[in-house]
Amino acid sequence: MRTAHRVEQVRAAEAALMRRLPDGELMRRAATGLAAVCLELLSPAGVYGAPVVVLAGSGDNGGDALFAGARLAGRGAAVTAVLLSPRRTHPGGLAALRAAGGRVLHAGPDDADVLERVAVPLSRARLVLDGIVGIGGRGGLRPEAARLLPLVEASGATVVAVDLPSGLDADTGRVSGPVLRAHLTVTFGTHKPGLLLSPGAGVAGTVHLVDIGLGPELARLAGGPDGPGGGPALYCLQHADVAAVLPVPGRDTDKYGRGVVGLAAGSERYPGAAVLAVSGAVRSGAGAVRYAGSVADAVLAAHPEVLVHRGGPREAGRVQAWVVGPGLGTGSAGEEALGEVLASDVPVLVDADGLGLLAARGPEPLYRDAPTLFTPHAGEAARLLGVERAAVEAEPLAHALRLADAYGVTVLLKGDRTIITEPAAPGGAEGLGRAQGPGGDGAGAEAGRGGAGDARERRVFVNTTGTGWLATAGSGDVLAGLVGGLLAAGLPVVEAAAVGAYLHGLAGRLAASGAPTTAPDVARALPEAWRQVASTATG
Ligand SMILES: NC(=O)C1=CN([C@@H]2O[C@H](COP(=O)(O)OP(=O)(O)OC[C@H]3O[C@@H](n4cnc5c(N)ncnc54)[C@H](O)[C@@H]3O)[C@@H](O)[C@H]2O)[C@@H](O)CC1
Ligand SMILES: Nc1ncnc2c1ncn2[C@@H]1O[C@H](COP(=O)(O)OP(=O)(O)O)[C@@H](O)[C@H]1O
Ligand SMILES: [K+]
Repeated sequence: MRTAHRVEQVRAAEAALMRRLPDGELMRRAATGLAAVCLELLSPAGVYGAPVVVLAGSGDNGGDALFAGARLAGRGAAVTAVLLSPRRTHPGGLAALRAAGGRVLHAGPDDADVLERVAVPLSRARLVLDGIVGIGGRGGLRPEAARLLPLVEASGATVVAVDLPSGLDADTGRVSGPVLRAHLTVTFGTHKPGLLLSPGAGVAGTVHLVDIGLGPELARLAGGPDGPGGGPALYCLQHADVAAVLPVPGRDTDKYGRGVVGLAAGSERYPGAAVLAVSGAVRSGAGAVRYAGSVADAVLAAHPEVLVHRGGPREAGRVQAWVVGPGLGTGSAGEEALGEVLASDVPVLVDADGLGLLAARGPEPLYRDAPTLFTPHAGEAARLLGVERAAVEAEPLAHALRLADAYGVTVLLKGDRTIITEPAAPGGAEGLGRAQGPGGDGAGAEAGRGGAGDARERRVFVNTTGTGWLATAGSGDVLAGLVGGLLAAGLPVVEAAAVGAYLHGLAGRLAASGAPTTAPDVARALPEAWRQVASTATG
């Protein structure tokens, strides 16, 4: 499991660790890891004489970059440091760089002809280290740093962000002004949420984590009564985590024991959505799929194994979870089907037109005893919250949390980095918190009145397996069926959502393999995605 922590958690862990270590030890570890990555990047074309530019701001982020630059200079690279606040540069880092033979240019707000001076080293650079600002940054980059961005971009150099791309908000991934786009980010101690979430992930490039010994401190803080506390701000599943929870039938399992998932989907106008949702459900690990609705013939033609009912969900027979919404239509038939499904006592996944129908009613908690999961894309989330789509895209995590609180549901917010979040725990930070588990939807609605946006006591997952090729019509329907089937198979709601997003993203990659793909192909690739994941558990 990869995890990410908020800045206040990182600071508290660093402070605790620093009390036990010699002065400067943490920065030494960070700079050593950073320099090792840079040397690897430079090695193929040779380190000796390689032109490198270090952009150094006024804080410890600049210190990391300067110490790493000193190591590169010590290996023969031609390093130029560009100081954005010459009077406030990290003294130890600057001294080390000078001692190793690095060149220094001043580029502060009061320095004249800065652009002319830095233009030549930047145009020659093979590697640029961005040590302008790290977790101490606020807002987009300041003008004295922002004016260098066009030169860096024009240089064609590989840009390595130190800890995080300068100008990116570490906690949210928000980009609120100029930001230096990186090919690679070398981050220290733990991932920062902004590196994994959109839109930040899009400017961070590949993220490389350097272990500086923070792990045990972060774990101690998570369990302790003082400081920012709480577990990781974000969890990011890996193959082994998914393999550990995939439902596997035992010797005595029958099809009903594996779970039956019901789908209330499709309409004369959108029969394909029902077929696609079913195509995900039949490959989800559930033992059987029931379909209730008006396009049973289309479903049967594509999937003869499905149990169909040509009426409403209430009369369709027993299921362990319902999916409602894909292609359902927003007329009275859709409204009725949604009402029947929500009145059931099993977990319910609401997607597409089901969400449209709920958005029309406005935000209000869904008081259900069983868990409810919403699977909106940004546009649907915006309608459910009554905000602009752009606002959701700029800060998806905050909006996923708001949505979970406003409706008292678990949320899977689709996008290039899909977010899954539980509703707030009852009583906010002091409440039962994560131990509450995924079943507390109704209680979450209570907490939502107080603590919107407080992610401390609930698990939030981000999925990184996707690919832009998944942005193809109907791929969301496949996901809905898949996650519904995982719910029916007995996975807790937040796990079903996170595991479903993981397999769906991987299937998207396998189906696309670098070329356009279709929703049916994504569904067909699900078994291979499952096999690849499962093989990590069996060796
Ligand atoms: N605290 C620690 O123990 C460690 C910190 N490390 C490094 O230290 C960094 C944090 O250092 P600091 O707390 O000094 O903070 P930063 O170096 O991230 O930034 C603070 C400085 O940047 C300036 N600044 C803030 N916003 C800006 C903006 N929008 N545009 C331009 N300049 C801006 C501020 O005036 C301030 O002087 C981490 O990101 C990491 O790189 C690592 O060395 C590991 C150990
Ligand atoms: N740029 C992207 N990178 C990765 N995944 C994406 C991207 N864009 C969309 N997706 C994924 O594709 C799916 C699209 O779902 P959705 O928007 O509901 O489409 P539809 O309504 O056509 O089924 C979601 O799983 C989403 O996370
Ligand atoms: K940086």
